[in-house]
Amino acid sequence: MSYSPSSEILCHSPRVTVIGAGRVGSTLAQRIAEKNLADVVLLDIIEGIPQGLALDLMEARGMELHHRKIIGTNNYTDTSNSDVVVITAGFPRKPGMSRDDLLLMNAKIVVESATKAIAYSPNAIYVIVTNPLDVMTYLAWKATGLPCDRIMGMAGVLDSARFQTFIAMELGVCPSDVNAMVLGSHGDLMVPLPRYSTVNGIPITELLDEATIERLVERTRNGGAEIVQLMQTGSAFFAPASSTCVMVESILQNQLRLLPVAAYLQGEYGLNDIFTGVPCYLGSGGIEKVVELSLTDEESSALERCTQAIRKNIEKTQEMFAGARR
Ligand SMILES: NC(=O)C1=CN([C@@H]2O[C@H](COP(=O)(O)OP(=O)(O)OC[C@H]3O[C@@H](n4cnc5c(N)ncnc54)[C@H](O)[C@@H]3O)[C@@H](O)[C@H]2O)C=CC1
Ligand SMILES: O=C([O-])CC(=O)C(=O)O
Repeated sequence: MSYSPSSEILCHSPRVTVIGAGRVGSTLAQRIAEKNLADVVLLDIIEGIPQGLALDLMEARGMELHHRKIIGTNNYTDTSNSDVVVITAGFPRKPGMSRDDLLLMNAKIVVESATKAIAYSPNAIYVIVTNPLDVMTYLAWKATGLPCDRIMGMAGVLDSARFQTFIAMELGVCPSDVNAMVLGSHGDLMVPLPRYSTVNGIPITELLDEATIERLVERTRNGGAEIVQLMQTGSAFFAPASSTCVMVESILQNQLRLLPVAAYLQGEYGLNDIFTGVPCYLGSGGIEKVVELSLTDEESSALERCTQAIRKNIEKTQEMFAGARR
């Protein structure tokens, strides 16, 4: 079953498929359409949900002043020839759970979604959102056989946005004047970098004392869990959808924004055969370049600790690689 508008002005429009029409997926579809970036295909396994959400979003077009089509479907044929595919399908955590507790249940969903999507959109750029993020991105890469510059994970943009928010709240300044940088895995071991976080070019280390910075770093590391604990019914989705939309926009419009994303590393930062958060230029080819920041020994060790934890989780999913394309 699919809802597809029949009388539309014919014009070429980029197409983004969002797999998983839950809280993150549907909010992302809304952001993409209302920013007038692309047509959106919203896919879910539950019948009726993506169709209903798509129709609801279509009915807002006259008021939101955009002309993008939103199609809701349960069928991968409707996702054909997408420019970007975003995978948000999977379980969110509940209070008391870590993202890693989602590993085995979401691995199956992500591998299945990625395998089906690549058959219809072999030339797309893929952005993975499902948790635990760094492992899911690795599994999707394995399942699709994509070149590593065309697949990445979203987490660093969100973690950096949280750090940005807490810095701005502490200093009482405008968040858009704050640039924050968080590297590494999307979990407790993430590596916020105060030395590379600034207010209009001034490092926060010049503006805040060490104890305050450490408090903001800890709140950032705990940013997802803080919201899970408050909501009790699922995890954050407004800022995650905005963060994914920023990446999709940079890709579709070849903006070459420098953003922290989970990228495949081949020797950068001394790391190999792993996806984790590093600064990258995002453009129409996907990851156009991984940028290597100079890190202190302490920062490098923290990044290395992230990758050790990611590798352990990848090992736990090894049997799923049987029959994978790579
Ligand atoms: N990387 C990041 O920074 C973030 C990651 N997340 C993760 O994103 C995922 C989605 O979160 P929410 O949207 O809040 O969850 P949700 O429960 O609202 O939505 C998930 C959707 O996936 C669908 N789904 C399940 N299996 C599927 C399949 N095989 N094919 C297609 N659709 C399928 C479900 O029917 C549901 O509609 C979770 O794993 C969550 O942890 C959430 C926020 C930030
Ligand atoms: O906390 C979660 O489970 C969802 C997520 O990744 C985030 O909001 O950072």
